Amino acid sequence: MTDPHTTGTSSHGHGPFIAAIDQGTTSSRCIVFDKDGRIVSVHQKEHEQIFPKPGWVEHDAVEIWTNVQEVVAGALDKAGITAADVKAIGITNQRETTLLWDKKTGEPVHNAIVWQDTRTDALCKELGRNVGQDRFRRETGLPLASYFSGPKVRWLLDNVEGLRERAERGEILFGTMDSWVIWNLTGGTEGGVHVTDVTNASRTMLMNLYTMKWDDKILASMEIPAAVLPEIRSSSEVYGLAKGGILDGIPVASALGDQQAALFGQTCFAEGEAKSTYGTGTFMLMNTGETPVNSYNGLLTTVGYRIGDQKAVYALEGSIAVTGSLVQWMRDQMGLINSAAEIETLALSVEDNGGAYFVPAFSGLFAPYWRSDARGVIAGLTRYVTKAHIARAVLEATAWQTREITDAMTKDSGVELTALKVDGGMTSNNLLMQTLSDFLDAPVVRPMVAETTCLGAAYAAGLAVGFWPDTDALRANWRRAAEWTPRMDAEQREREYKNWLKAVERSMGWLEEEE
Ligand SMILES: Nc1ncnc2c1ncn2[C@@H]1O[C@H](COP(=O)(O)OP(=O)(O)O)[C@@H](O)[C@H]1O
Ligand SMILES: O=P(O)(O)OC[C@H](O)CO
Repeated sequence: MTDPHTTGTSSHGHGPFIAAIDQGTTSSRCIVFDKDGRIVSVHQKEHEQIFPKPGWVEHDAVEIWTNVQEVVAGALDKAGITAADVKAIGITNQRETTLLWDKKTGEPVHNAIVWQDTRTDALCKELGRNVGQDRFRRETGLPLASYFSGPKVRWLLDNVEGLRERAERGEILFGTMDSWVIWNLTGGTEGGVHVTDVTNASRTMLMNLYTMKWDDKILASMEIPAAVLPEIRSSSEVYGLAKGGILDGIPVASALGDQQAALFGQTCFAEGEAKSTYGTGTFMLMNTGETPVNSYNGLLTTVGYRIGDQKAVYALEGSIAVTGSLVQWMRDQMGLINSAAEIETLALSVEDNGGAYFVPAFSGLFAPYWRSDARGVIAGLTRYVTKAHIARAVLEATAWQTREITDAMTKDSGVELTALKVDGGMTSNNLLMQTLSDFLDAPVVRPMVAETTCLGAAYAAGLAVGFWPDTDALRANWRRAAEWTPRMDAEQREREYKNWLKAVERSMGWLEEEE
């Protein structure tokens, strides 16, 4: 699980290049890009997933920082270049995952609490009762849910002994993974900069979506001292120079949450353009222009990106907690497959799902339901069902959940889906992509560079240092690599969609209030 994995070097000529670091949920990777936005080298390393209790998910932030340094060195080595060839570094990251660390020693006070972790459910319910659901959604664009960072910070302050006092004395720093990586890259205890960008800040539930500043009233209601917070900056600007280490002296010039980075990498710069990224979870974002669009159908309002001192661009987001991680679960916990790719072979060994529907509500249900009381179910089981049918149901779960999001997106934005741009690790699964096109009844297109998350971070960093002149130059790099078109009979689609929705209902209400 922790073996480093490198791919591809090529003869893309001589630099300069941009290096992007993607600190993801499953792994950290570094990709070196050339001026045409082509991949020169990749180095990637998985980190441990820590599950201390049902519903809890943690990461060791020190392991992550060690891996980040290793993948950077690996990617430069593989490309046959040194830091002198790198014009800027871009950062992108799993969002919401929350870390508090000691400013003086640089040591985390606790493992990072990962976005999927549900330990703050009860706290969120309490905040909802005391402060009101709408209050948070109005200012931050987010429903009160354990997914977001604010409640996780509060949990740490309440549960790590003596931490609140230390935080109030200004000894503790909070950050999502972008802040942690940038702080360490720029010197750590030796003057590291403590910043985050607007996209990551928009996922904390602590930033006001309209002013782009930390919201004092929300901080007060969450009982979080302002002293722990990083400075909110744009997504594309030089935050500081890397200090020490292999990248010493190179500008750190972008930060975007990974899903916003993918929106950027897919060059969705115009209002109405959307992408969906299939990784550990799945996240569909639609660019909605310079004003936030409220959702009435269970989507999030979030910041898409902000380039330097230009106006921020907003997005609507449909977040699905469990997609690729369900495939991992089939591999690691169930032992039904040996590799993620094997799920396709297994699923293809049968014609259909044999009547089984798998609702992977492992962290409750995210969009469009936001039900923390839901838990996973497999519905429709009979003696007929084999592991191959379950494999098929696993893939279909991702496609049906996307269908629910696209339906909500159309209702909220008024934009009909004409084609879906996709990316992420799961898009190498052809059966899944065909199923997706069938269930959406729309073409699904994948670009030449499927690593759009890193590409987006590289683009934003490159813009900040003048490596690329403007977003039009980036658009010119987008090329289609693959397309799937619908082949499913409409009646069958609607019949199966109804079954899916019935299965979803059965996943809800599993947890009682006091649990
Ligand atoms: N061929 C495949 N079929 C289905 N799922 C896959 C396949 N290859 C990878 N995955 C899943 O995709 C995820 C990895 O994708 P990636 O984009 O690297 O994720 P992340 O950025 O969230 O770490 C894993 O959860 C893995 O189970
Ligand atoms: O690391 P990923 O690609 O699973 O993305 C995680 C998301 O940012 C969570 O909001």
